[in-house]
Amino acid sequence: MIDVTLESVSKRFARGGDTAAVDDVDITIAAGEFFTLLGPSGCGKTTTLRMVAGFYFPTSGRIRFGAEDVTRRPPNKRDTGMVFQNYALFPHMSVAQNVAYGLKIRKVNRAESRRRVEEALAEVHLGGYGERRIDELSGGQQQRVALARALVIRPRTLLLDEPLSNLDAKLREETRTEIRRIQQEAGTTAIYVTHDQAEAMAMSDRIAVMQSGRVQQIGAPQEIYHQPANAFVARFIGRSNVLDLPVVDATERSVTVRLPGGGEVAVGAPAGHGRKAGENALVSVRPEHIALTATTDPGALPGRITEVEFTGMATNLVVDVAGESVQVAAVDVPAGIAVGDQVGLRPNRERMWVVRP
Ligand SMILES: Nc1ncnc2c1ncn2[C@@H]1O[C@H](COP(=O)(O)OP(=O)(O)OP(=O)(O)O)[C@@H](O)[C@H]1O
Repeated sequence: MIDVTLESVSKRFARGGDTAAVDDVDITIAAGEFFTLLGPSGCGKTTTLRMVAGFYFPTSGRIRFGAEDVTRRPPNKRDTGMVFQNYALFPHMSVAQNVAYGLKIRKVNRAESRRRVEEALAEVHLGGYGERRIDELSGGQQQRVALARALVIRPRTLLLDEPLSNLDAKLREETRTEIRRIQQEAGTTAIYVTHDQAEAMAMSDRIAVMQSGRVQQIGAPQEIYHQPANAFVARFIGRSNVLDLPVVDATERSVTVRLPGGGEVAVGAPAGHGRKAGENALVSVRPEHIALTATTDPGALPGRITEVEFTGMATNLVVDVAGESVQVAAVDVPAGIAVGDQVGLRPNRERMWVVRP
């Protein structure tokens, strides 16, 4: 178990033009933590992970495992276990031979190797599968073999790059719970790459949200969900309304804004938000934090429904409020609700949050 530190890490590729794939990234991952790099395609998360693994060296900056500087150390000298999207198993070898591979390279004796392979297979719930061929296994089972192969060497860090991408939706959910359980039991520091925000939320102790090579926010899932740092994070994590509203008054940790259709509300803001009366502020509020009421409700914002979509768990509505399209997700809606209906909206002020542009 070891902490991993990235200090001002940047990566420019020779054929990458002027833009850095990873741009001045600072991250400290605690020993035993499950840490996720999350962001849209091309944001630099795989490049960041590959620098931790040693497949790429940074153009500038430092990477440390504990106190050791590993910035320019080759991958096989870092003690990391890797799990990839495509499993990267050896198809002509048995399950046990695949798992034993790293031990063979490390010249672990045969009896010890057999014992550790059995232990690793039991840990991923594949006890008794040692003699099977890889192509006799399902995708989910293959991914668990890959996990056992990574863990059997008792790595200091476990690095996972979109390991669930090739699995169907239900298996993804089962396997993500498994990976989390196995990581906790092994106590290994894990760095996980995904573009799937639900997966990141469900698995991680902390998440770094990345865009265009830069870290936009680092925090626990709840923090990133309820207090997004900027409009990008608010929209990328779940769905969010980001409303541009006039500021009436502001203090250190709160901004009072005028709502579309009337009314003023004081909402939470990060320290150093810098908003002042007379300017505008961006305010994030999630669709599930807006309640649907009647137009006769005195404190409610009056609006007109422009879209209705039933998804089973909730009904997603788009409501026009004084020219702003507001998304609402309601668990329970009146029967027969339809486009054109007049409704009242009550955003939960406790859940509104000022974000940076
Ligand atoms: N070997 C390379 N040579 C040149 N450019 C590269 C190389 N690898 C990645 N890039 C560029 O660096 C940027 C970041 O890529 P990276 O693969 O890290 O993103 P990502 O967030 O992991 O995306 P994805 O989810 O699609 O894998 C992209 O603009 C990509 O085109």
